[in-house]
Amino acid sequence: MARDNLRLGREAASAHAVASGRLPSSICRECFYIVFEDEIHQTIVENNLFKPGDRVAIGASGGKDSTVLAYVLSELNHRHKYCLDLFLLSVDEGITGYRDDSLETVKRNEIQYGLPLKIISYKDLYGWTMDDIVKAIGLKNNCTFCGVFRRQALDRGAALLKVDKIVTGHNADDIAETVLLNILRGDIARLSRCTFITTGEDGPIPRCKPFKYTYEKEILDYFSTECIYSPNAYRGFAREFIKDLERMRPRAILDIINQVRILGSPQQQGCQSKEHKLCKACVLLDGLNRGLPKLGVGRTNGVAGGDSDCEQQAKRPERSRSSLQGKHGNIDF
Ligand SMILES: Nc1ncnc2c1ncn2[C@@H]1O[C@H](COP(=O)(O)OP(=O)(O)OP(=O)(O)O)[C@@H](O)[C@H]1O
Repeated sequence: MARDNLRLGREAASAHAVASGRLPSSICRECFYIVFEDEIHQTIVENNLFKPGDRVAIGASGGKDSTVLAYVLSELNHRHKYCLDLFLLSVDEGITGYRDDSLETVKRNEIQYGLPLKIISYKDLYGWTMDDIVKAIGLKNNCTFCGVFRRQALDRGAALLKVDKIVTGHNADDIAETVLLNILRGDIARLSRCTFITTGEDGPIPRCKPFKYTYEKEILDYFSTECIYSPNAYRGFAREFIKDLERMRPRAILDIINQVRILGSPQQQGCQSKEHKLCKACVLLDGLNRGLPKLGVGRTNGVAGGDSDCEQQAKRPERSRSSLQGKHGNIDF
């Protein structure tokens, strides 16, 4: 089937799903699965996401997107002989009643899909759980800590697994939301890179998003798991707006992504602690440990941008020590 037909099929399915909440009668469930999996395969092939022998960590949150990603990727790996070594990598942020539940899903996926699972926790890495952080900072800015720490935790978990790539379940709706957020925030550097299917190629472990062109509606096997600490996250407004646009014109989501043209090469800033520039995770952790949890929330001058690890990161031996060591809604990878 030609790619255009696949896309037409998807859009008909998506439009109908939006209107009725069900698959259209013109496409049966079996065909929808085939179309869906073929689309992901084509995205992987056309964008050269992997090469044979790659070790790949699937960022597994236990949510619908990463669960579907783990399943589809392990299926395609067998079917099309990608020759990948796949792993599930989960970050336990320490959110009682949310992440502990979703980690149970990941543990089931480990058995169902036969993929080795590595769980890495904020408590072990930073000495703080998100429950502790929310007690210290309140609900308003906690997503900043969660997003920055999670990004770094995924990198550190991936380094322990010695993988070549991290894949995440970010879908087209997520990316369109991020585009709008970056426009609203006037963040040109992030705007120019947030639609890349692969990021961090100049860093130690690149990340890619095989669901870049996949609408959230298409990701069938889903769970209802909003993070309990992010009900007011700014991203929620962009999400609602995108849902309104989608109701009027399903393709609006992909159009938003495609509108972004590179506005100059983004500066990939890493943590340059030798030059006294610290990564965002280190600045946030320092603030927590010094009893100044709001330090580093918002834009920070002299901060290396949170895109990479800081050499000084290490587990904090005691909370009172004043030394430098070491979004939810969604993380902008
Ligand atoms: N705690 C986590 N551990 C590992 N990977 C994560 C974690 N949280 C998010 N990710 C990765 O980032 C992607 C996008 O994050 P997002 O916050 O949208 O996830 P989610 O809504 O919790 O779950 P999902 O996207 O899987 O439905 C996820 O699909 C997953 O690949």
